Formats: sequence, C-alpha cells, structure tokens
Amino acid sequence: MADQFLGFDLSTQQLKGIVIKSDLRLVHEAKVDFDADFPKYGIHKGVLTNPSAGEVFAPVAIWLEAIDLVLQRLKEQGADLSKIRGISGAGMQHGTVFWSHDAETLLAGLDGRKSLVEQLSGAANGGQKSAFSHPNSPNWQDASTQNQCERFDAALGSPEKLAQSTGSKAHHRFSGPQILRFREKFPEDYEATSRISLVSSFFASVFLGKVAPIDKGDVCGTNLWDINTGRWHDDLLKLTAGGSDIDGLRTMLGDVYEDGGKSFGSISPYFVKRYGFSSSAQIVTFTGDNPSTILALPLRSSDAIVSLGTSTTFLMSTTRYMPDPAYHFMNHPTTSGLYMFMLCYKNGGLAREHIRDAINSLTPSATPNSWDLFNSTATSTPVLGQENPKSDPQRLGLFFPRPEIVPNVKAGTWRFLYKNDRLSAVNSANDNSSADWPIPKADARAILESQFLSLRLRSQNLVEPQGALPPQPRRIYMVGGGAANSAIAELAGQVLGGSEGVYKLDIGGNACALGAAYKAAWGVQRENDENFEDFLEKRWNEEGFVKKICEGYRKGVFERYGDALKGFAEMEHKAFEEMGEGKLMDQNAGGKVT
Ligand SMILES: Nc1ncnc2c1ncn2[C@@H]1O[C@H](COP(=O)(O)OP(=O)(O)O)[C@@H](O)[C@H]1O
Ligand SMILES: O=C(CO)[C@@H](O)[C@H](O)COP(=O)(O)O
Repeated sequence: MADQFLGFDLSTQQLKGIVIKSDLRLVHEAKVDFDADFPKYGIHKGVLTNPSAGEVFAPVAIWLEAIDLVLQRLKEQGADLSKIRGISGAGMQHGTVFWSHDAETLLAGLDGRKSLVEQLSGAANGGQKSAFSHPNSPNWQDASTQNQCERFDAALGSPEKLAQSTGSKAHHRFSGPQILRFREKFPEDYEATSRISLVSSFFASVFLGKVAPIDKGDVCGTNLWDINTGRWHDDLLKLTAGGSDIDGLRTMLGDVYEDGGKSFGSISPYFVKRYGFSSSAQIVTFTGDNPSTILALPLRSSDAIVSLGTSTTFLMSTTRYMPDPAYHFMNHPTTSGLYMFMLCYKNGGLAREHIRDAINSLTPSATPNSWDLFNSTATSTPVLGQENPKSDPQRLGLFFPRPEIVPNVKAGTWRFLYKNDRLSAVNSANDNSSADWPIPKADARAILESQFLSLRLRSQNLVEPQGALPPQPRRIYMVGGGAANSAIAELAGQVLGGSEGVYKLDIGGNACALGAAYKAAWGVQRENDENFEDFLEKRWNEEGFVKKICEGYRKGVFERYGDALKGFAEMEHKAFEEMGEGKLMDQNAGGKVT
C-alpha cells in the first residue's frame, strides 16, 4: 500500500486539505469556503466584526463544520483515507481558542455517527455541554488590545526588550495581549477555561481527540514565550494572569516540544469510524500557516516568500536572530538554529480588491471580481506614476481600509506627491480625483508599489548582494490566492528585485497545506535523525514543482524604487503622526531608510 499524507491549511476564509504521496506529489485537494459554505453564521470574508471596539473574531463552530466538510469532499473526490499514515496542519497565525473544563471528555468521547459541531459546540447541540468556554476565537485582524499591548511592552521595559525576548514587540493579535483582555473582559469565561490553544493546536486537538501541545514555531506568536530560554516567560505570564495564578496559566498553555516532527499519537477513533482512516495514522505537530508555508519550498538564505492571502506576509528563513520591534522572528518549525523572519500586513488581498472593484465599476460591462482591468491599469501606469522621472513627482500612497500592523495606524488612505524631498498630500478623499492622481486608476499601480515598497524597506537588512547585483533576494516565491496574478508578480519583481527571478509553486494551489503535508511525511518517514531539509531535498523535483513567472531584478527600475524608499518612509511617519497607535513610529514600525 502506497503511503499517503494529509496536510491542511485553516486560513481566514477557507479550509484546504491536500493529500500527497511519499514522493511529495499531489494526489487530491479539496476546500471549504467559509462564506459560501456557511452563510448561516453571518460572517463576511471569514469573520465577524465589532468595529466600535476594533474586535474581529470567528465562531469556532465554523471550523468544526469545515473539518467534517473538507474530509467529506476529499472522499467524494475518491481519496482513500485509509492510506493516510500521517496528518499535519497549519492554523492561521495568530488566533486563540479557549477550551472549557468539559473539553477533554468531549474530545475523547466523540461519536463517529454525529458531526463534530453537534458534539463539541454547545450552541449547536441546544446549549448542552460545550468544549469551549467562549464560542469565538479572536482573529488575527483584531485591533482591540492596544491597552494590553502597551502593558506588555512596558512589562519588560520597552518594545525592543519584549522583541528581544519573545521575537516581537506586543501585537494586537498575539495570544498574550488577547488572553489578558479576555480575562479582564470575560472573567467568568476565563474561570471556565481549562486549556488555551492557538488555531493550529486547536485543530490538532480535534484530530487527536485530546488537547494538543502548541508548536515551537507558532508559540512565538504569543508574546509569552522566551525564545532565548525556550520557556514561558514568567513576568509575561504574571501580567497575563493578573499576578495571581501563574502556574494555572502555564498549565492552560501546556508544554511545547523542541521536535517539530513529533507525533502526538494516533488519530481519534471518530475519524476512523466516520471517514475510514487507519487507526494508526499519526498526528504530527500542527504549526502556524506562515511557518508551514516556509516548509513548502527548499528555501535558501536570501530567498523570500511573498504570501498574498487575505493578509500579505513576507517570509525568510535565516540563521540570524535579529529581533526588532518592526518585525517578527519565530523559531523555525522544524530546524533548530534557524529562525523565520516575518512581516505581516492586514491590508493585503481585501485592500487590493477594493481598488479592483472601484476600477471595474467604471466599466459597466466588466465581469465582477475579474482582475483583468486592475491588472492592465497597473501595468500600463508608469513606475511611481512618473511619465517623466526627471520632472514628475513620485506618486506614493497608503491604502488601509482596516487598521494596519506595519505601521501600527488606524484605518485610512493617504496619497502624496513626492518631489525635491517634499511630500504634498493629494486626494485623501476617495472621491476627489485630479490630474495628478486620477482615482481609482492611479491607485492600481500605487497600491502594489506601496505594499512591495513596505516589504523592501523592512527587509533590506536581511538581504545580501547577489553577485555583482545590489542587495536583494535571490529568488522571490509568490504563494497564496494572489500568486495567480501575473501582474502582481511583475510588480513584485520590479520593486523587490530577485536576482534569479520571481517563482510560484506549480503543484496544487496551496503552499501552506503542502508544507503541512511535507511535515507529516517527514514526521512519519524520517530515518534516524534525518533533518527536514535533507528529507525534502531527496524528494524535491525542481522542474516539476516550481515555475518561473517573470524576471526579478530590472536594472534602473530597481534603483528607482530604492530612491522612493525615503519618501515612502516619510509618508508612513506622516500617517503615523495623524493616526498612529502607541509609542514612537521608529519603535512601532521600523520605517527607517538605511
Ligand atoms: N487572480 C487573483 N488576483 C489577485 N488576487 C487574487 C486572485 N485570486 C485570489 N486572489 C486573492 O486571494 C485572496 C485569498 O487568498 P487565499 O490565500 O486563498 O486565502 P486565505 O487568506 O483564506 O488564505 C482573496 O482575498 C483575493 O483577494
Ligand atoms: O500571520 C498572519 C496574521 O498574524 C496571517 O498570515 C494569518 O495567518 C492569515 O493568513 P491568510 O488567511 O492571509 O492566509
């Protein structure tokens, strides 16, 4: 019987499941789209919001329903789940799930004749016992914890010190500030909580039939884990637990294991009975979606991944731990001594969609949701909006329909013309078009340039000269929903460079789920102490697995975008002065030109 492995990606808007063989080739894939498949929850783009408090959250019940549905869809496609020897998954970073005191009993006693949601979610079983002390999981887009973040940053003395210890300054979405707010806002629910999971360990728990440990990469998204000592940070636990029951909180969070390929045990009998899994299928540590994505490719130093999902993230794997409040460092999910560098933006796919829709609305015959007009408008607009680079000002904009993470500013749109070291604001109101900045057409190129300039500004100290070329990534790999868009890839190459070019994965639609499936295969099949990189290298098929989309570095163009970084950083400072949250811009966003 040929062994197969199952990988999942539980992201903002979808759950994707893929089956691979031992040679890493894809056999089946299926997905569940939360808005389309579960309209009864009233969600939009996967979440519910309470804008007055900055809250963004998702009912955990949706994810339970999605697990049953995606497995059913895999089976309908002909997947033989009895062949699966290992399962791993990726949960969107950084969400938090609160289990009730009944959780372990309910997880252990799941009946294969009933659905997960019926048995685990109190709301769906007529208010009977629920496995959750709170029905919702704060989503990574949540911005309700500014107060708690300030207390976290202050707890160790400064954002720099917190970043030095935990890999990041305090972030709204991280579990530490979220748990602190949860305890203060819902004290009874906190009392009713037995264990706390991240989305990834919640997801592993369902498959395992008991609450699973948090992964060593994903735990770095809590502001509670000391990366240097490899332990929970007592001072930060104390702040979160309110100075009282630190050991209680430590128990709620559980142990974290060094081995990212560790099996936590065999699959829950629920899945054996209901879907025909083998009872020996192993549940291998589930990690965050970003750490999982870096496992989908044999990343070399100076390679970068740009993930264009609901969020935009920029990922690199590095041996250098250089924490800074501007970005995140996390433990590599499989390999000791390596770290994941990450930048994460809330205003990714949805911000681009706003401009796409505004452009489509100018043409009554345009197909709704089509990217064609957005793409042709972006690529036909000159670099930085300058017909004549010598005389025209640069067009620079920030497009944040949601509060942003980098920089930490409230929602807003800023458009500037930059010339002779001076920024002049134009058209901040979206309906106020002018010849200097025609709205929405000029926005198409400007938003892409803006998103990639921000990545370039903040990653410039991590990239190295490539031969005779200036410092830049070697390869840029595009992943996530937006990787299907060749115009976006083109702009990524123009702004960020990439001495070998811009690439995408050519196997299946989802790097993150592939990374999880590869980790499951490694966890089960590795021989002795074989590390993940060697395991992948042996099976990697460069021609079959990746595809070059376009050139990266373009002489002259790359340098013009380099010149634009100064005005871009000044623009961010202006936006921060107007709408920033928290302390100094340099501490919050690292928007410095070096
Ligand atoms: N052809 C395309 N061009 C640009 N963006 C796209 C395209 N197809 C999908 N997207 C974007 O991908 C986003 C979804 O990304 P995906 O990675 O699938 O989801 P998730 O955030 O749930 O992981 C959508 O919000 C959409 O903006
Ligand atoms: O890291 C973060 C948020 O902290 C994001 O990347 C989320 O993990 C969401 O991922 P997508 O839904 O955009 O794939």
